[in-house]
Parts: sequence; C-alpha cells; structure tokens
Amino acid sequence: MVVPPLLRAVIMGPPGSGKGTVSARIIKHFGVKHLSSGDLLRDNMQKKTEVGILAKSYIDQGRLIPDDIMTRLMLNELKGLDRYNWLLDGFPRTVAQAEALDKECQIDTVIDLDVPFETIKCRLTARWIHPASGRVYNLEFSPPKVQGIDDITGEPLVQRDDDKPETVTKRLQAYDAQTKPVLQYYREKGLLKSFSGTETNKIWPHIYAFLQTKLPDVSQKDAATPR
Ligand SMILES: Nc1nc2c(ncn2[C@@H]2O[C@H](COP(=O)(O)OP(=O)(O)O)[C@@H](O)[C@H]2O)c(=O)[nH]1
Ligand SMILES: Nc1ncnc2c1ncn2[C@@H]1O[C@H](COP(=O)(O)OP(=O)(O)O)[C@@H](O)[C@H]1O
Repeated sequence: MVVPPLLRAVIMGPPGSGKGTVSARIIKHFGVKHLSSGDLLRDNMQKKTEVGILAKSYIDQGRLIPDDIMTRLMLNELKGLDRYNWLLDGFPRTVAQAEALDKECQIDTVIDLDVPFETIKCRLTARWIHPASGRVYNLEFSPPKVQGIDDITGEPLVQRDDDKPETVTKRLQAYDAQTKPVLQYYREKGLLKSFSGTETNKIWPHIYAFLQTKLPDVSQKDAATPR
C-alpha cells in the first residue's frame, strides 16, 4: 500500500485576515493538526513561563518576538507532530524563520489570505477570544451564542490587549516590513497560493476546493456547502 506523504502547510496573512477562522474550518474538514504561534505565546504568557514573560513585552508593543526564540519554540512543538498532517498559523513571519523551518522540513503549500488593511482594522476591535482553546469570535461576524461566553465551555471570553487600535497599526507595519518578504520567499519557490477578498465566507470555498486536491474531507457535513 502506498502511504500518501504528510501535508506540511502554512497559512499566512496580515493580523485579522482570518487565519484563525479559516484554520478552524480546515481542521474541521481535513483533520489536520494546527499549530498557532499566537495561541502558543498567549498560553505561555498566561502560565507566566520565561518565554511568556519575554513575549509579552514585544506583543504589547505590536512588535515581533526575536527570531531565535520564536524558531526554537515552534520547532520544538513541531517535533511532537511529525506523524501528522499539519498546518502552521502565524509562523514563519520573517525570512529568517522561513529559512530555519526549511532546514527541518519541506513545506508543500502556503495559503495566503490577501485581505486589505482597511477591512482588517475594524474586525480586530470587535474580536473576542477564548484563550484556553484559541476559539475566536466577532461581535458582528461570528458572535457567541451568549454574549461574552464561550459556546463550548461556558467560560468567559476576553479581548486581546494587542487589539487596541494603536497596537494594531504597529502590527500592520511589522507585517509590511517583516512578513511581506516571506510571501515573496515562498512565491519564488512556487509554493504560494493567494486568496484575495474581504469576506472569509467568500474566500473559504476556494481554499476548500484547493485543499480537496490534497486531502480528503473527513467531516460528516454536506461537502457541497462547506462551512
Ligand atoms: N466582519 C468580518 N469579520 C471576520 C471575517 N472573518 C473573520 N472575522 C473576524 O475577524 C477577526 C480576526 O479573525 P481571525 O481569524 O482571528 O484572524 P487572524 O488574526 O488572521 O488569525 C475575528 O474576530 C473573526 O471572527 C469576515 O469575513 N467578516
Ligand atoms: N512567528 C512569529 N514571530 C514573531 N512574533 C510572533 C510570531 N507569531 C506571533 N508573534 C507575536 O504574537 C503576536 C500575536 O500573534 P497572532 O496571534 O498570530 O496575531 P495576529 O494573527 O492577529 O497578528 C504578534 O503580533 C507577534 O508579536
């Protein structure tokens, strides 16, 4: 029996472009493991680990965490996932990180959410999250069933400190300066697959169709209208 190779995928896009939202749909339909650098950092901050304490000072200023720390943290987590299909979210965010990742494994595809900055800014101020699971809500787009409460656990939702308008501006600047070159890096390797738009629900069917060429849909839902 020929075993298909494991999928090594990355999802990229500016802050608020919908990486977390799309990742949740990819997990549901394609059963891949998801590793989000932001969720991992927030978990470390909440537990007040050494990395968490250091990360907080950068995140609060809308700056990226230094490459060596971030790379060590993520590559270490990836070791535990080497038998699974996986999707990386939020990493790599610099060319140095992408090069370090390349030394460890061969990336198959990079999904780029190309959403304009003006669309993003108002989304982030309405974002609420459930920190323990990484579940993400939006007061207009995907509100929780009960205001301020996670649908699954019933625990309270919080707003991210770095979703303040002034920090969002700094994060978008960091994206332009440090992360856009990563798109070019993957474009040159022929791995970049960009999806442009202003609404996740319109972009998603295209991503779904693209991923179906790589993995079977493992969800029970009607695949004709994938949500
Ligand atoms: N209005 C609107 N909000 C969206 C859409 N897609 C995602 N969101 C919300 O925008 C915010 C940012 O999305 P998220 O997936 O966290 O983006 P990430 O920062 O790239 O991981 C969240 O509050 C989402 O619920 C959309 O199409 N329209
Ligand atoms: N790969 C990374 N390299 C450096 N810093 C990172 C990385 N991933 C996350 N961070 C830090 O964590 C913050 C939150 O990341 P994330 O949750 O992915 O947010 P968003 O996608 O909304 O920008 C970033 O603004 C940055 O400070």
